[in-house]
Amino acid sequence: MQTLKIGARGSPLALAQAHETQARLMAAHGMPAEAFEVVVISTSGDRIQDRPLSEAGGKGLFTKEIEEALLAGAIDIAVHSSKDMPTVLPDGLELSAFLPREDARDAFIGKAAKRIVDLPQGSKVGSSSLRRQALIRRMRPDLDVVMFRGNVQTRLRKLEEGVAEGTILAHAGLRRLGLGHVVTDLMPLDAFPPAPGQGAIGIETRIGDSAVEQMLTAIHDVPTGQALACERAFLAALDGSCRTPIAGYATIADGTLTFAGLIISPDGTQSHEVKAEGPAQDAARIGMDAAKTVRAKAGETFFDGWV
Ligand SMILES: NCc1[nH]cc(CCC(=O)O)c1CC(=O)O
Repeated sequence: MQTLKIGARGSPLALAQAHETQARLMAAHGMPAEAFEVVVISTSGDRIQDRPLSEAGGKGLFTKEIEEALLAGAIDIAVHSSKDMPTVLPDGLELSAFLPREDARDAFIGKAAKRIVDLPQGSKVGSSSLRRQALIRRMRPDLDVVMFRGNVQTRLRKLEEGVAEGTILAHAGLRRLGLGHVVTDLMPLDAFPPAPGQGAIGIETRIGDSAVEQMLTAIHDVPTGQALACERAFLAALDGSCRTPIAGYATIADGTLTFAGLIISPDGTQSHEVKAEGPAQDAARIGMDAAKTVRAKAGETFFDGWV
């Protein structure tokens, strides 16, 4: 039998996600480790370290080279952090499975205090995510938000070096790296809503590759897929670019989907929230409607103002 080639970036988090996917496929199908090969693909997002990704070209930077490998047949599936996936995929590709979601919350790692609310006036907090920067400013306008780029380990090292008094990272990523113990506080979902897709591993495939699709059915998590359909529809309808901070989080219980979305100005002074609920099968429609609602609340000038 030919090996199934699993493509992923080379960062420790991307590799952990590729290996989690491999382990789930092995367990679901009783296959040996040798039936898989993890293929590491370097992306422009990994190479650009000197400027914010929003300036360098945004989300697609972490996916372009991997998608090219998938289309060329060099890999059979691509494992991604759903949060990093653009809402529009290249022709011929689709996100066909999602693994059970990790904790979607952001985590605070504090040096001067365990909680962001207890940091001394004017403390430096490192983040390069526009959403996190805006939410930090909304919560604590006095704090000095400083750029923090690089992978999770690099950011933690910067914290140790004293570049900032605290930073915010996805709890999911830290847990998948076995670094859950560095977290000093978890950010509440209402005051600090996560990015659409945060905490969910998404698997991209070639449309019509039925053998691969069939294999993935066994590891696909239906509620995570529904939550992601809603969050990604919300993001897509708002033209979610890196320049307009957007948060959105859906949960499923007993077939009912509950969604909360937020758009916020980069300086954190203006934000608009939306809450929605409905049958989980209507996930994408709920997300799209929520986007219309929040767009109407904010007014079109809100979107023009910050770009
Ligand atoms: N943009 C980097 C990125 N993409 C996904 C995650 C975390 C894992 C996840 O959300 O699934 C991270 C790091 C972070 O935000 O702390």
